[in-house]
Amino acid sequence: MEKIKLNAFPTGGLHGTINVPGDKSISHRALMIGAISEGQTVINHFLWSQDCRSTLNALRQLGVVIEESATQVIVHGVGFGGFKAPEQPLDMGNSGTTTRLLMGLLVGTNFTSNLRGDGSLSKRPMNRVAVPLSKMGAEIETTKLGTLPAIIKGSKIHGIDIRLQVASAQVKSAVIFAALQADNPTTVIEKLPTRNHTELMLRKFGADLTTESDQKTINIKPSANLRGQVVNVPGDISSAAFFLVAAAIVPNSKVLLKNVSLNPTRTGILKVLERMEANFKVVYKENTDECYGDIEISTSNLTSIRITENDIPALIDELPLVALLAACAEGVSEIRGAAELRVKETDRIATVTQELGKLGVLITELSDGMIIHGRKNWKINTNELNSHGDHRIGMMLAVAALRTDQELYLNDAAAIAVSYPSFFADLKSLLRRS
Ligand SMILES: O=C(O)C1=C[C@@H](OP(=O)(O)O)[C@@H](O)[C@H](O)C1
Ligand SMILES: C=C(OP(=O)(O)O)C(=O)O
Repeated sequence: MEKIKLNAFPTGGLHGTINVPGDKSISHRALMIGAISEGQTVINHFLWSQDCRSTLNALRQLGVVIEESATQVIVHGVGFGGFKAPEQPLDMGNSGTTTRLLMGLLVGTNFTSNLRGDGSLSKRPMNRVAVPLSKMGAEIETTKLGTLPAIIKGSKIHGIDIRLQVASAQVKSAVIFAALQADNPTTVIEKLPTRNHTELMLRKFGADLTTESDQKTINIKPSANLRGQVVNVPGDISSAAFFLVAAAIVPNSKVLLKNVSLNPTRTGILKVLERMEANFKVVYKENTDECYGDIEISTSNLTSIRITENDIPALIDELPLVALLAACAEGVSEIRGAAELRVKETDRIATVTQELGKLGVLITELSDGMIIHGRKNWKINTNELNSHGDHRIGMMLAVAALRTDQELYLNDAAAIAVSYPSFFADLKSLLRRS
């Protein structure tokens, strides 16, 4: 329960350049897809964070040899059918992505796996994956509540046509991973298009997978012969977003964020910043796999915004930050259609409302979102904030603290290492006192 003092208002603003750490979603997928391929997969700019460590350790327990250095990871693929039965339960830590994607890989093995997670992960819904996978012949046993721990008994997987009930890239990816091991083709239809890193990467590794023009329908043929590749992981826009917002809301700021993923299924935060009239520009770089580029942003006079269900998947992890932007904007903003926030590391509607409320932000909780009243100055009624063990809430609060001149502390700050271990060092490098 580490408690730290947060940086208050930097009188000279935020200035400088950040080379944003690797994308978490892409790092997880590069490990897993590398593992089920033949030959070596070299991952450059891998994200060394607790969540990605959970995936790496689980794959090692399944018999995959993975070499690591500060800048590179090399996965020695074992191909489909190459996993070994783990001797101990697989520890998913805090990571929903590790759990749900790995379920899709494990359902087609010839052994039984046990999955467990930390206190937060053990409250999160796993039926959303277990139910569609069961329709494909998978044998998954969760608790009565549909949560971890889970037992997965490897079985024969059948291809099916399936319409998903939740807009979730994790559920879609699990079904795609199972479909690769099936005896006939699968078609997945999403509720709304979600991040497509799994599809892009699988195609690169040689899978027979097509996405239809609606961006929601994916056809997957069983593909046992994936080949290892070099994966260059771009910077994570979900991590860059903390500095995008910090520079927009702190006076006298100008920040350059380098090599950030600009995959259109992830850039909802940029659309929000544009709609709120923020000052920023994006320079796209040449690429062959995932889009990426640089973003320069400076202090902005923000207008209010209305976010609806269709906006959500492309900025799901940035919604706590959108609430903060709204708290600094002119007028009343609304976030709706975001009930998925309730099943993240914390109930992010409740934790955002509670913590921004402590800073004097006028914010009302809705069943599926929030109403936020923008204000120039907040009336702070505490000096202790709490991440509630949720990395994104912790970082959002550290950015919010920059708008105040009071001494504020963050409880449970260690959670930030789940996705961004060097967050405070990077933030500190930008702060200027005049
Ligand atoms: O597929 C992924 O890598 C992720 C998908 C999202 O979850 P859902 O698919 O459950 O919305 C996101 O919140 C999570 O941080 C990472
Ligand atoms: C929800 C998140 O991750 P996961 O679902 O992988 O735990 C996140 O990183 O905000």
